[in-house]
Amino acid sequence: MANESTAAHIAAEGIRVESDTFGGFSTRVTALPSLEHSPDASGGHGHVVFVTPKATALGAALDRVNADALASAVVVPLLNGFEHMEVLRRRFPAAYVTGAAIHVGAARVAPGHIHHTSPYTWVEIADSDAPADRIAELTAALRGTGIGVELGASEGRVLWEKYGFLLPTALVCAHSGLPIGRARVDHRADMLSLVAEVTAVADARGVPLDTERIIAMADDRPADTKPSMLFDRETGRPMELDPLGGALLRAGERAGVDTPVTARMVADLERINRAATPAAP
Ligand SMILES: NC(=O)C1=CN([C@@H]2O[C@H](COP(=O)(O)OP(=O)(O)OC[C@H]3O[C@@H](n4cnc5c(N)ncnc54)[C@H](OP(=O)(O)O)[C@@H]3O)[C@@H](O)[C@H]2O)C=CC1
Ligand SMILES: CC(C)(CO)C(=O)C(=O)O
Repeated sequence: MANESTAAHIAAEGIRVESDTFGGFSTRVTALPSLEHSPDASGGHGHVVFVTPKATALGAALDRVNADALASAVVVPLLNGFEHMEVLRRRFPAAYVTGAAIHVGAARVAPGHIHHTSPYTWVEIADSDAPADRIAELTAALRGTGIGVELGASEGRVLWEKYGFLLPTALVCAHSGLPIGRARVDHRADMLSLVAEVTAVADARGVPLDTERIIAMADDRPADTKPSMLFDRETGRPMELDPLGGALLRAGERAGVDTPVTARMVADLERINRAATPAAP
């Protein structure tokens, strides 16, 4: 599923991938701009649906899918953040919406053309009420392609462990305009404050995070790692500021936890976002 022009491009040319890990290849796939009916006789019941737009485009992307066509599909969102889970559950009440997080660096450089930039690629799939045999089938299919899969943690843990690492690194890199290797040294105080804020909010929500582990993850990432938020800033695309940063401000306010460094960085980046992506007339 893709928007009209990308779906037409992929249907004609396939998807092109360049990756140090997986090599360079093109693959032909069916691509459609909308899904009205189940694509096969299963009535949607056997399907797995990965949800992968930016959070800023989630509503528009979901409008392309008739919920009846998904029926009891297993829906696996790979977005960063946590607020999308409720949106998906409301849209697809009969589906098994399953918490997940992906650890990868990848950039869509043109329609249907992906650069996979990280030496790592793994997915965490949270415990859910999805039938175990369908999750086992999905896990085997992913592992069969060389993508790592981790299972067995709660939804809150899977989403917040990724988010607890992602938000501080994304904000500090996008704010400074630097990849992680420089940002974690030159802007360390901000990064540590952001980690403290996100872990305090997670704690208040009953998902204690290991602060030292998050900092170690940020320190271990290859120095040239660019969070997708930095890539978006560099290419003048809308950054996921409200779905990632705004979400922490909302959750912090509800939990009575102060998040001043997140608030400052989100406000600065919102000004940059508005200048780079002026609202449509
Ligand atoms: N990039 C990364 O390394 C990582 C990203 N993430 C998370 O994954 C999510 C996706 O990010 P990312 O892959 O970087 O985003 P991209 O912008 O690279 O890709 C999003 C895709 O969604 C498509 N899309 C946008 N709007 C619509 C729409 N209305 N209908 C159908 N398709 C649409 C875009 O189509 P088109 O090609 O036509 O523009 C594009 O191919 C985000 O939540 C991000 O935080 C998580 C881990 C790593
Ligand atoms: C930081 C990174 C590249 C790590 O996987 C990421 O998840 C993102 O930018 O969305």
